[in-house]
Amino acid sequence: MLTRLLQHPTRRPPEGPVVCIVLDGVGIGRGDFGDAVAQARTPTLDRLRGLPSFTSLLAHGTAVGMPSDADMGNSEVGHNALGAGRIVDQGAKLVTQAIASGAIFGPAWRRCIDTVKTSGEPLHLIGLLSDGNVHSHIDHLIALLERAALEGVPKVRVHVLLDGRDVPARSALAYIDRLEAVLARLSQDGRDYRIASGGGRMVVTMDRYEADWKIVERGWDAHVRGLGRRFGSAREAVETLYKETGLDDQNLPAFVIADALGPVGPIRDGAAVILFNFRGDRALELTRAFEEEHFDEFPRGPKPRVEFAGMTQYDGDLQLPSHFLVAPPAIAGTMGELLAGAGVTQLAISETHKFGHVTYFWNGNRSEPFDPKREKYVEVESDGPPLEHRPWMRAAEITDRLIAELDAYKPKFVRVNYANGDMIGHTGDLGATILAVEAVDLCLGRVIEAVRARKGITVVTADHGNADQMFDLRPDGALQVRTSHSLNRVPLAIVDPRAPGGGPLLAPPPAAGLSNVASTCLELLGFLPPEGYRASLLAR
Ligand SMILES: O=C(O)[C@H](O)COP(=O)(O)O
Ligand SMILES: [Mn+2]
Ligand SMILES: [Mn+2]
Repeated sequence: MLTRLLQHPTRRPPEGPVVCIVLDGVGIGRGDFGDAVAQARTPTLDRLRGLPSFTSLLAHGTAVGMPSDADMGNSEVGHNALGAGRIVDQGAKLVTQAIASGAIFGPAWRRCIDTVKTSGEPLHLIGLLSDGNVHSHIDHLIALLERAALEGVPKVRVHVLLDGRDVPARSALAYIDRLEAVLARLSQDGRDYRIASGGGRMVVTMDRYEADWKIVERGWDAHVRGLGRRFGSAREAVETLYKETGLDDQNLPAFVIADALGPVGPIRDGAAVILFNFRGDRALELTRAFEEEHFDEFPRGPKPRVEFAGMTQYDGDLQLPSHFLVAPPAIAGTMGELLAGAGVTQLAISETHKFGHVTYFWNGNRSEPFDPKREKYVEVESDGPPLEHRPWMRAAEITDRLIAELDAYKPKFVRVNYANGDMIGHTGDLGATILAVEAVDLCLGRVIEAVRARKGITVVTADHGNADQMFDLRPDGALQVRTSHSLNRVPLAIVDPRAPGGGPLLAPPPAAGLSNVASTCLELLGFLPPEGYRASLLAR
């Protein structure tokens, strides 16, 4: 693996910057009524489709390091592939492999087991309960439960975050039933394994990029302190909350499971806690709440002294958490690192919801710049929920700032993420998602024009689909709102006013995907595609 970029013998970089625009969640759908991208009025995207430099890229499954081609893409694996220029085995795959080999039950697992065997306190497992395979997988949870039983752990408490965002909007009860059956089977020979608390992932525990610490506080109160509305079972909680609130899984309020003696699973001194999510963005804040001695993001109450482990290490720079079950994907030599080494100035910009995507995920799950003197990271503060009431989100402000920075900071390489197609797509609201795509298209046109005026090149792509498929066809023929990502390909277009036809000719290798974008950008910047990187999309 090269650690230094080499000049390309023939490619001349533009006078201005190369700007890579990620339209989060804007894939290429079937063009039907549930395809919000096709339904939207998108003069800019329409123009891009006519360029010689337009193609489509794979953004899901094995093309982005997921276990199989039945797996959707997501922001983590998509931005990892974009930034690393290679296909890296991702958390979903690494954890499954570590379970098969037994490597997952290494030193961090031992510490947890030894802790609870000594103290008599429960082993607590916290995480997203689904088979979405974006942040977690229920099979991983069950493997941990089976092993705990095998090792004679007497008490386990599971704290379940309800999904409905990477899986159907109201699917929580199916996962709860499956988990309860496992817990009942394992609760024999004196063992006592139960669900202790939970809530919808968008309002309980799984905040990211410090958008709203209240979300984590609600989780802390329910999981750790046993504070919150009490129910006899998770099924009863979900059924009642469906009826009372009309909300779907991702937004259901927190709940605590209690019996005649009170909450069944507050987390106390001497316990062990495993956060079984493998993806870091929405796991880091809870990790900090458990690990940091000095902490003032919310009042924790007395912090229990526990043995804490993550499914993996979520941040390689911050080394969070300090103990983890599975080694994270090793992603070195990302294009950001190589450009920093070559002294090329870089700007990364997005709004809060996607800020870490163009910094942390782009850099291989590292939060810090490689060279702060030549990298500028700009976060535009996001609006609060409900986002479907503001589908334009902060696209205009991001665009204003980006254009201002082209003149003020004068970066040679820019990466920007527009969150709208994805964040509004996840709400399942078709009308709002059409508006979201239109807002992005408007801003896309502004950026392309600003870059053209500064003699630069724009590369437009997306990290995975979402807005392009707003419905699923159920087996009974009925339509069901789809809140999760799609498995569709994503667009790739390059606008280079120097090229006849407005963009360079492409020669995409077979099965071209997101991992081919880094070499493409580097080549446009006048560098050779680095050794080990996947090929550039440009024709010779
Ligand atoms: O975390 C989320 O919001 C979803 O699980 C996946 O969306 P993202 O991968 O686009 O962030
Ligand atoms: Mn995304
Ligand atoms: Mn998403």
